Amino acid sequence: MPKPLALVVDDEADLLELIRITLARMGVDAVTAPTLAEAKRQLEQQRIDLCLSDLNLPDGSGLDLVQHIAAHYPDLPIAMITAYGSMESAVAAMKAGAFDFVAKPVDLAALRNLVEAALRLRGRSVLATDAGEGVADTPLIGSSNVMQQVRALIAKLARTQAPVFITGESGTGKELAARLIHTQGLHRRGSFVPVNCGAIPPDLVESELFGHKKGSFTGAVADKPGLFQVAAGGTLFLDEVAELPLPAQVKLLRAIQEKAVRPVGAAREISVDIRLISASHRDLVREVEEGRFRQDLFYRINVIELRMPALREHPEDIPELAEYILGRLAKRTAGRPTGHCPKLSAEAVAALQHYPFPGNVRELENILERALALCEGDSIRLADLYLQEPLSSKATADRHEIAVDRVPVSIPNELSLQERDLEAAASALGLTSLALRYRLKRLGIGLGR
Ligand SMILES: Nc1ncnc2c1ncn2[C@@H]1O[C@H](COP(=O)(O)OP(=O)(O)OP(=O)(O)O)[C@@H](O)[C@H]1O
Repeated sequence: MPKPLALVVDDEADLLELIRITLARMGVDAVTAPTLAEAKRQLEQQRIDLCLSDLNLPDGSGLDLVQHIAAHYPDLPIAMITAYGSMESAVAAMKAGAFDFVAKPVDLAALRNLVEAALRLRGRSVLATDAGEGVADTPLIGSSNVMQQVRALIAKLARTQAPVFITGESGTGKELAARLIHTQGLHRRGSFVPVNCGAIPPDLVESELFGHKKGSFTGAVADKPGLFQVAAGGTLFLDEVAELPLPAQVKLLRAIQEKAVRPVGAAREISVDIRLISASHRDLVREVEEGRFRQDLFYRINVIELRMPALREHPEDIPELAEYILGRLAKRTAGRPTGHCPKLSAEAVAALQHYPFPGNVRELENILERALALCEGDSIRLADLYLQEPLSSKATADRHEIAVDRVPVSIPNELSLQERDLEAAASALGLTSLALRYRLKRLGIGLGR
């Protein structure tokens, strides 16, 4: 099999040579072009597997080349070589379709990671017709236009390395979407490492993300790799990224820009190749305006935004989602013959389609799980759903309230919480007891008085 062939477009002879040698060591041949015009000629003449281009070329911009390749060679990955500090152009190039960038002075480890990822991408485009490629465990259900658009964008995002920021209310499937980008993408052979940024104590964020050396602080009894290292070669999913304290945001920005991390107490940085996906249910633009989130970091993580719609925006998907969820739950339920799954009555389906679902698909899962436990016979009736009107849409949009759905109290009336326990449970969940009481009521759980 012939070696992969790269086209390197730059007018600096020294840099061209350095890249050529690095590629040769990786078993990749390279042809070079000092200008945009020459690059286009080379592309016509041979089958190129990967293109690396400077942003500033004597006869035009590297962005023109990105657009030319997107139009004529849509399967060809192109990465940009950017001047130090010109992150904005790197971001613009990725928005235009470049799959990644490497900053000057070129770090060879970062360059090697990038080339490996590009070649995997190339390999994948050859394999794309293989049955079963890119199939994730849990599919994203929904035939509505909006869900079809989400699926199409996920497939597109899987083919780039650009950092993706997923927005959407709690329970809309942000993590599921991130997993799909991972399983369909270049880093799918690596691990998918989800991190709930809000759950890490502020003083441990740095060591959790970047690792630490033994003895670097009290309690650091051994060297410990950070989540960036754990995710190397795979995808790091920073959920609730808006909850990161400002000092950690500075470090994260540096890690993204340098594609390298420095463990706490370590003398040197380690280069890491990860796909970064982040998410938040908060409005990050507002967080930036109010000084809680760094604008430069926002700009870096939000190269491409994927918005997960609230369930009430696509109620037409509710019957399909409900059927899928019931099927999955029925399989898990002991004692139920496999393949046997109660169906929702027409009245129950209609009620679900009119329910506002402040907790989105996760809430639908909870409602159905409870209904499945309560229903008798083959049909889930309206009464089995225990749907209640939310107090107010604002209060129910609070994620903490939704988080209560995860408390193991899904069967109503089995649990009788005393007032004291209620206080303790509420404080453990970071809720007011009023909010917890409200959620329990909505779940139909008695408070024992
Ligand atoms: N379109 C969908 N099809 C099938 N399952 C879905 C869909 N959307 C969400 N789910 C399911 O709903 C549950 C909640 O999804 P997920 O955890 O991805 O939401 P999230 O937006 O990350 O929530 P949070 O912000 O609270 O972390 C999961 O069990 C997920 O599999």
